[in-house]
Amino acid sequence: MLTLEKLRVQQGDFDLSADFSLQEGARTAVLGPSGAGKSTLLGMIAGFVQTMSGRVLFRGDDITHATPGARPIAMLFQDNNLFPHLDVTQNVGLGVTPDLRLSADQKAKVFGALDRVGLAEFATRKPAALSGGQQSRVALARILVQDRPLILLDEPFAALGPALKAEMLDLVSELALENGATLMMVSHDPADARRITDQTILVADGVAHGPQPTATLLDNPPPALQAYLG
Ligand SMILES: Nc1ncnc2c1ncn2[C@@H]1O[C@H](COP(=O)(O)OP(=O)(O)OP(=O)(O)O)[C@@H](O)[C@H]1O
Repeated sequence: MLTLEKLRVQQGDFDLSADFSLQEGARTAVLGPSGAGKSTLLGMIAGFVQTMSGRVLFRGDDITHATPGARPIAMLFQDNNLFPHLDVTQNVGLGVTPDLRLSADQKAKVFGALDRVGLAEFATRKPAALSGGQQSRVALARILVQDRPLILLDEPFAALGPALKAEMLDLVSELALENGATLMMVSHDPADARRITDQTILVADGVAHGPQPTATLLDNPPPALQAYLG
């Protein structure tokens, strides 16, 4: 279980609080108006954003002050964070160890992940020689080799066309299910939330609200969400 206990952050005149838990294995969308604090919420959990008060607990351990790398978290951002001078295998290998000195077992793990995302034959290509969807798959393979129980996605597929985005969402969903990982995904598209999540956190008016069933929330949106959905 991931618990955000009276967690609060302040950045200039922006204030956000969160006080809820997520069950392990849950798939959760994070929706809300632009600037409401969705990325900030993920940053608080991942340790990139300094919190002012409250605690973050995972499986009962207090990780509030742990460095990002020491948290049980793998995070995927919109731009995929691939290194242009490294090939596909190396980009994925970075998820195993930053110095890229991989043991035979670790190399096998990297190739296993590439195979799982359908990129085995692209192992020696540089990112520039891949399509947008293939680049997203590389980034996903890197998430896979990290073996973290909590996967945070910050609009990772926003730049892809609708069909490819749907395909990538389904792949993420399958991978999370296979690994028993807990998934949190920021999106601007309610259809993404409906497609792969069971529950949704609404971030609005300075509060990240506790999760509610995605369909219930989207079928009967509260005013803040209604205004945003239009
Ligand atoms: N380092 C910072 N210092 C001060 N304010 C910041 C900082 N980073 C973000 N903010 C502010 O915090 C608020 C929340 O930003 P955040 O990026 O979390 O929103 P969001 O809901 O993810 O937005 P979007 O949907 O547009 O990506 C915004 O008002 C933003 O301007």
